[in-house]
Amino acid sequence: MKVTIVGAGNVGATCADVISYRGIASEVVLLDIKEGFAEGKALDIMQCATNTGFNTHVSGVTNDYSKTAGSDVVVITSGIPRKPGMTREELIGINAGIVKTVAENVLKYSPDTIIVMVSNPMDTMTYLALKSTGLPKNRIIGMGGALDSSRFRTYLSLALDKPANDISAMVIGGHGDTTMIPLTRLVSYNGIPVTEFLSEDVLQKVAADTMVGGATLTGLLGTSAWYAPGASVAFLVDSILNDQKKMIACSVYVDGEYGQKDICIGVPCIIGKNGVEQILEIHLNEAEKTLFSKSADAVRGMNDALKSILV
Ligand SMILES: NC(=O)C1=CN([C@@H]2O[C@H](COP(=O)(O)OP(=O)(O)OC[C@H]3O[C@@H](n4cnc5c(N)ncnc54)[C@H](O)[C@@H]3O)[C@@H](O)[C@H]2O)C=CC1
Ligand SMILES: O=C([O-])CC(=O)C(=O)O
Repeated sequence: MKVTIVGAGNVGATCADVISYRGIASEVVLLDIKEGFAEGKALDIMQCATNTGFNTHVSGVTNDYSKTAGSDVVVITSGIPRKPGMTREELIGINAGIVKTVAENVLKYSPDTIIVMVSNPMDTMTYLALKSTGLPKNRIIGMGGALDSSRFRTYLSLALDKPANDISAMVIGGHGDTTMIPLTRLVSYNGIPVTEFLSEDVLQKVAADTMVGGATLTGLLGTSAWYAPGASVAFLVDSILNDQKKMIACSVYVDGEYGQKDICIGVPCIIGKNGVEQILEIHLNEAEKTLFSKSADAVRGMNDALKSILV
């Protein structure tokens, strides 16, 4: 199985690294516009093979899409990351043009591929790729919920002082500081409602920390995060390539689900070899429905901004 990652920067290279050492794909191609950059990252990752014991072939190319031909999955991480104090939404002006061109180039050589969108503002970039390429909606998946849910589980694990893997929790809605919705009502610790162990105040603090999880890291690092984002993309790619049919919150095109139409937004999905195989419509209470509808309005507002950017 072949995976191309466009953008060999922090997130792209980390994703290539995790895909390789976990043996998720047999071939990974990194592509970047910076001369020699992807080649260097690929060689560095390949030189881990004997010490970490993997056989994935990793190569790098400078803007040569012919080398990406026949990719089963293409991950798009090209574009600029935010700096401290910025929102993801502020990246739209530069990233929209990059993402549109990249998605079109990718499809020239891999017409049957599934695209995983990472570049921010991710929900809008997913929508843009869908509209500009005309790909069927099951083949464009925005990665955000896997990461946000992982952050949610990390903060829950710290509050509970229990392993994150024993905690089940999910974040839906937009992938933005104010648009994501950590579903505190549904959190469980090994099947036991977490309200048995945590007060509502603590749960609300965990939810608030989760929502600004990316901004917190950007403040600490000076640029946005990459280890958890790269691992989250690899987790999603694994479910596609190995047809795992995992339930993962992803930004996908909704056509009536959750009362919304014509946007890409985070909802629980079954992810397998066909990409988005099912959107699960879980019951939301009135408060959650209100939050989802506000989140959808904000995402729709960003999509509208594309019209003036891409004239
Ligand atoms: N959806 C999510 O959960 C997450 C999204 N992100 C987003 O992912 C993007 C990448 O972040 P980082 O890897 O940290 O940035 P980075 O700056 O380390 O890497 C971006 C790379 O894209 C390359 N690039 C720019 N234009 C290109 C083009 N036209 N073709 C090919 N390559 C091109 C750059 O040369 C650079 O190497 C940002 O937009 C960031 O906001 C980051 C983390 C999580
Ligand atoms: O925070 C950012 O800008 C990058 C991102 O989407 C994340 O780490 O969640």
